[in-house]
Amino acid sequence: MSKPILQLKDASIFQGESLILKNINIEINKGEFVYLIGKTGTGKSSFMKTLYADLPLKEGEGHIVDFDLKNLKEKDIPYLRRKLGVVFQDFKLLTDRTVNDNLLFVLKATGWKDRTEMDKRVEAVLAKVDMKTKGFKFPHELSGGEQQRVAIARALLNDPELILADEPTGNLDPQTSIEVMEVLQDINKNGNTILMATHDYALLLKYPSKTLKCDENEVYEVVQRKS
Ligand SMILES: Nc1ncnc2c1ncn2[C@@H]1O[C@H](COP(=O)(O)OP(=O)(O)OP(=O)(O)O)[C@@H](O)[C@H]1O
Repeated sequence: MSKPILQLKDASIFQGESLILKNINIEINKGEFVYLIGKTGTGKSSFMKTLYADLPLKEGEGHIVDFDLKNLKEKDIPYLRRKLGVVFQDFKLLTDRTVNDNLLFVLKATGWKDRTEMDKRVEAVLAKVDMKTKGFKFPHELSGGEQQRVAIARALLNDPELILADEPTGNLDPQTSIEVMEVLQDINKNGNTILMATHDYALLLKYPSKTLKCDENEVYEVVQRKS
């Protein structure tokens, strides 16, 4: 079997001196769609931040897309993030430029040089999220759901080995949440591995999948009962 894309062993996560999660032992394999659930304040965002190295892993072992989180050097962080696609609740698009320019900005920042290749890549990722005709628009000219699609397209630019989505539907109404979820499901069916933090139980019921839960300072896999 191939190596897991993410593996944490006896890991603990801290915010400053406060212990947020302890004894984490989990694995995510290529092609999986995994939810991370838990009440507000139980540590979902702290967990995600540790994975994209916004928080250091101080205790235990962590391996993600071939990087060792425990021994990660500051200079390695951009290379780790290139192998991850990160999607946030508040989209985080640059408001002063168009969708196309948002995506080109990321490609340039990650070392792409050939303009024709860059334009092709932008078109390809926008097509994946059904936004091919909206590249000329500014973020404020798009609905929340459309902005999140662009953010997902941005996450796909460098063909990431793992997509980390932290409450990607948190700012969206129920119908738009389902539409964005459909996009994530399609991307997963095409081979991308996804870890998605959410507290939207309606989505879990509609799209059941492997689920990790943060509760009382621990993270464990929960088994969904078939109703
Ligand atoms: N920058 C920070 N400094 C200190 N403590 C923090 C920081 N960020 C979060 N915390 C604390 O860490 C704990 C977990 O927060 P976290 O944001 O990871 O939870 P969450 O499950 O993602 O919550 P939510 O669903 O509300 O986003 C909380 O007690 C929070 O107060």
